[in-house]
Amino acid sequence: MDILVFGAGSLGSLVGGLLARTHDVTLVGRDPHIAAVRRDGLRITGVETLDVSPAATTDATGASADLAVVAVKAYDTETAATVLANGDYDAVLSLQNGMGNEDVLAAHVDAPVLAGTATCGARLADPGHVEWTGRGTITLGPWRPADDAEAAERVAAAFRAADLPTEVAADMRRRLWEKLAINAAINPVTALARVANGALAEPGPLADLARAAAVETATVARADGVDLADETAKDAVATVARETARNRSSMHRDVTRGRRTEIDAINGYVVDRARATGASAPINRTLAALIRGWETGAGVSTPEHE
Ligand SMILES: NC(=O)c1ccc[n+]([C@@H]2O[C@H](COP(=O)([O-])OP(=O)(O)OC[C@H]3O[C@@H](n4cnc5c(N)ncnc54)[C@H](O)[C@@H]3O)[C@@H](O)[C@H]2O)c1
Ligand SMILES: CC(C)(CO)[C@@H](O)C(=O)[O-]
Repeated sequence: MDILVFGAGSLGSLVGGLLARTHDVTLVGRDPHIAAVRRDGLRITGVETLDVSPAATTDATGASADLAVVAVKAYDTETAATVLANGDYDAVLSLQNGMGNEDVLAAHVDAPVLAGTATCGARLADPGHVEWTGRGTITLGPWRPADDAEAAERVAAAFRAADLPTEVAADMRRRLWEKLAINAAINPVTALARVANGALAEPGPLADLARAAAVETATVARADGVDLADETAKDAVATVARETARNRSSMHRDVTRGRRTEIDAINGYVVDRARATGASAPINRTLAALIRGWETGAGVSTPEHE
């Protein structure tokens, strides 16, 4: 399969690099990472060590491929969608966190849109070098009822052929809301309290706050027509906090590095859907206001490397 990975940062470089073992992959990103991949190839270390040589470019205008995988941060999805709209793809798959990405892609591209979640961990360590920090799996499926279920099966088969454990799911909207409940609870609370995820697995005020944010997110999901039970959201947060106890969340890492966060696509999205459906979301609104207030005051950046 011809695969273009739009957003060759941490996750995009890992997934693109692993797919490059079997498929024709083009990474789309920024220098100095892209220049290093073109010059020396891509090195993956951590869970496994491998060297691959995908094609790499900083400009995907007018490109074509069987599949475009979108792995930019949520605040860059609109730009990615605009570039992809000028190309030719049989399917477009988002592997991003947060909500709203698939709708932005669907509004721009003329191809089936697939939603996906990735539980693997990746960190761009240096130009040309990505660290694979957690093995993980990919779950993907059609986003809208009109989106082609066969496209999801084809993409999953291609991912499995490259040894990426991948499942197809028919209920991606519910799964993305469940992931959203996890991120809406863990990300801002750990970022604001500057604690590792495991702090939310211990009884105390931070665990109470995270649980309340997850339950509120589940309430908004139901108001939005998605069947997500309070217990499911609460249990998912407790499980992820326990299983990733030593990790710092992506939002915690972003704030400690002075980087823009994905707050708009996480708690901000919950607040928007609450407003649209007449539900109330005071906890998500407060968490979003605190992180957005920090972003404004901190003059955040979006640099390529730590
Ligand atoms: N890193 C992980 O382990 C991980 C795991 C699961 C999900 N995610 C999600 O995946 C998404 C990406 O996260 P990440 O950690 O890889 O972020 P990242 O910042 O490391 O990577 C994004 C990359 O996209 C590039 N980019 C953005 N706009 C571009 C453009 N117009 N042209 C070319 N390149 C462009 C940036 O330069 C950057 O290198 C996020 O939604 C994140 O929440 C990440
Ligand atoms: C699951 C998660 C909260 C674990 O740190 C991750 O999605 C993150 O950090 O954004």
